[in-house]
Amino acid sequence: MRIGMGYDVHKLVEGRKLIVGGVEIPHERGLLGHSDADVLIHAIMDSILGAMALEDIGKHFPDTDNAYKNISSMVLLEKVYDIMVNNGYEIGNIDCVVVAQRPKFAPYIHIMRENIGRTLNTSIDNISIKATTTEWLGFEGREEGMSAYCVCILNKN
Ligand SMILES: Nc1ccn([C@@H]2O[C@H](COP(=O)(O)O)[C@@H](O)[C@H]2O)c(=O)n1
Ligand SMILES: C[C@@]1(CO)OP(=O)(O)OP(=O)(O)OC[C@H]1O
Repeated sequence: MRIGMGYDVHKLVEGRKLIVGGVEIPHERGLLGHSDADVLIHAIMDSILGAMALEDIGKHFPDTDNAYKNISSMVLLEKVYDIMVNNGYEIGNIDCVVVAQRPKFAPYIHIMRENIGRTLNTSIDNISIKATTTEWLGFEGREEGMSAYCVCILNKN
């Protein structure tokens, strides 16, 4: 059994879609990045790679590579899943927190868990996603950006 953690931050800007957990969420601004900037999926991928001591998504999918420009982070998650399987692991469980003052993510959490569970070939019961505000404190509270944390357990097949 191996444990991994992931953390990511993206800036909120006008003129971008807000995509979190593979779901497009109606909002007046979106997250900025080379990819679709899905901060939650990025934290999940880094936790899985971290559990295997295989560095991070910046190493596997460099933001200098045009192949990843505006790519869906769910496509990158499929690639991380393949790396995990090729190294002989399966998901034990994943537990995440997305930090955002607005909008409310609660209505979208179930579909996020379904999407992620399907992509990682594991039960929705193994995928936990929570959301929190920071009570208007810090960069998330000022709505300058969003962050996400993830821990995962991987089991050897
Ligand atoms: N972006 C967010 C933030 C929070 N929630 C949900 O609201 C509840 C209250 O949040 P607090 O930060 O005030 O504790 C929390 O339990 C979350 O489920 C949300 O949906 N989206
Ligand atoms: C995902 C990648 C690759 O498109 O780009 P970004 O969307 O900028 O995200 P970041 O969290 O900086 O992680 C690594 C990148 O290489």
